[in-house]
Amino acid sequence: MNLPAGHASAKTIAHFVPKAIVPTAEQLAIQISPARMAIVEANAGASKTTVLALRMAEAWTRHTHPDNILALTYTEAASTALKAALRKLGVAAAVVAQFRIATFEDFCTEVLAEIEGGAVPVYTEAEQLSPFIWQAVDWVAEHPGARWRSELLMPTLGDHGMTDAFLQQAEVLKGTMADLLQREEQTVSPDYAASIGVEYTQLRIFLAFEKIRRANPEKPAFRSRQDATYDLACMIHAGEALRHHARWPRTARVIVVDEMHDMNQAMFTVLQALLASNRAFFCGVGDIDQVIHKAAGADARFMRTELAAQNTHNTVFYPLTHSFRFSATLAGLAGRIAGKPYASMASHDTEVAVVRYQHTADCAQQVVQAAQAWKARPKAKMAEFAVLLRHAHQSVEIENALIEAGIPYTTQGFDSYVMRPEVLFVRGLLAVAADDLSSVAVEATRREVMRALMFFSASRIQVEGRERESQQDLLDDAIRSVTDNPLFLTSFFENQILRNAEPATRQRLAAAVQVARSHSGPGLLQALLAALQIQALVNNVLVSHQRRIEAAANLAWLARAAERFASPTQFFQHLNAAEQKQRESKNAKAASLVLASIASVKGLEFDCVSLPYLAQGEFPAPHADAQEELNTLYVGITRARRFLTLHASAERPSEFMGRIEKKAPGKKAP
Ligand SMILES: Nc1ncnc2c1ncn2[C@@H]1O[C@H](COP(=O)(O)OP(=O)(O)OP(=O)(O)O)[C@@H](O)[C@H]1O
Repeated sequence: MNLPAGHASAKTIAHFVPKAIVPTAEQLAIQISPARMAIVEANAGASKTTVLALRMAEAWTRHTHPDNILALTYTEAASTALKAALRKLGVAAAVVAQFRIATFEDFCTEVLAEIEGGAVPVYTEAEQLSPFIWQAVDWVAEHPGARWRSELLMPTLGDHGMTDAFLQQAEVLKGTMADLLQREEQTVSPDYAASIGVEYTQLRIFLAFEKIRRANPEKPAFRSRQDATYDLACMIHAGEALRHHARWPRTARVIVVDEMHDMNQAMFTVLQALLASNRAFFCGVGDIDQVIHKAAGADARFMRTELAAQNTHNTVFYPLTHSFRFSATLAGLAGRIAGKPYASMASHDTEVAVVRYQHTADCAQQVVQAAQAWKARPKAKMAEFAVLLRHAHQSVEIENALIEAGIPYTTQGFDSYVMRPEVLFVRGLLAVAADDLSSVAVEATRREVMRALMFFSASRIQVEGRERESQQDLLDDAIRSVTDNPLFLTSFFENQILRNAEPATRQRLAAAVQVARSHSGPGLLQALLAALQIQALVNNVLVSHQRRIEAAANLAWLARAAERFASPTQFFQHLNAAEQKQRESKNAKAASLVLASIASVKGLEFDCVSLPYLAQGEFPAPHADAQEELNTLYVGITRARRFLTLHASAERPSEFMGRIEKKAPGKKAP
């Protein structure tokens, strides 16, 4: 293809002239590319999302109706980033709203809702899915089959680890569609299971689970994460015609995909069907070093080879050589982390600073100071300051420090720590001890506190004369009466939760409330958690191994936060006030800084980024996939435009520090 050599000559061809940026020759080549299939693989910040926006705006300027321009992403954040890029280029908000921009999952959900005549319940928590998994286990146990009965390694009831293993396996099987693509006429045997990389029993349970989920072929009983994409991909694979469904595009002229590095077989199947039923120009962009969803079957081959192999149109690969987001200092660091060349054309400077902290509380204070320094800058927007965390539990100390300093914040990728189930449970116990649920000001939170008390106590509600009613209905009723009259909490706790809990749990709960009533001085939460024998309690109700680790970490960090309070009542009031502050911040988003998980901001950018807790055991996360941890670090640091501060433990620095500090960055934080 003949690319316009200079920027001026290309400008004459392009119909859309953006505001805010002057496209380079590389960008213009993509904006006006005549190629039916275009792929761009480039570094973070090298304007991949921007060129997709340019391509969409170009088509719109050439009179393609926005409804016929379809953009698909893997995450919600990427959809947000694409809309922001379109706005930045000068496309009016009203037009942006008309483009069809969605995650693959949302797009597929919408198409399926039309086919199935309504929405399907979505269960994302292991606790919600667990009963169906055990139903599947029972089914396999009752139908072991004659030939490979001895090969079955059936889990025993209560083996919570098996639920995790199952969900991980199911995610891979659905993302890769391995069974569907490879089984054909084969029998499900141990050899076959091994050939697709699954243990035989696991495969049998998976197939039974799917039968339960899809007992009604017209409409599944429920869906979990990414199931809409999988279900639609299965329909496409089975040859079902989607053309006559109104929500399935038939007149799309432009189809673009952001984050193509995260594409798996199910998404690719949907994409191929879209390309087959539309005479559209396609452009996909990605960066292999940003893959943090390998567990869902993400595979770079779809972007690199598969698309070209499966389509008759010539696929043109375009370069985007330079980062515009940050200058050479940060580009150098990103290049070291990802082990690849990294050039920059940013017209602004980016300062990178590494600061050491002694204790985690110092780290939180450093973040507060950085936020205050940012706030003091003329015209600084607080929403442009992001604190990016590897784990949600790390927010406990930072949230408290921000509240104390009077700095509003919003959270992204996780709830504020005061709203996490295990913290709501502690708040419930403190409310019972103080006989004061009314201090929890928001009614919705009172309800959540009640649910958490019931959930962690694994108790039941018994009401004379209402034995036939479901636990759900009885709980809803109880919640209603207690939220209306918070003084009923203590009697509800004593007469229902305590009375109907298992004897061992009852003793622990009673002991914990006693601690909360009588404790004074430091060590409150440790004493309360010890009385609860919290690990056993958590293990009893939380099915997911990952959730148990998270709950333990949240409570450990909460215990540290509780140290500053002289009495349980003060601590209880602090948690309630923290929630109140959080709500006020949410209503003043523009004035609030962003406290987010790294995973939730993939595709977004901020003027100023702080990355706290670079410490052993925190980041990289122990037992996690080493490459994905490195990719997560890469995603985190490449969100910054002008300032990046890395906060590293002085005593136990993260294993990443060697790579980060190969060349001393030198400059100071703002
Ligand atoms: N020609 C240009 N001149 C100046 N700034 C530009 C130019 N092109 C893009 N930018 C800016 O560079 C920044 C990064 O662009 P963009 O978000 O599109 O990168 P990306 O490759 O999609 O990043 P990521 O990999 O993190 O998703 C944005 O602020 C964008 O507006």
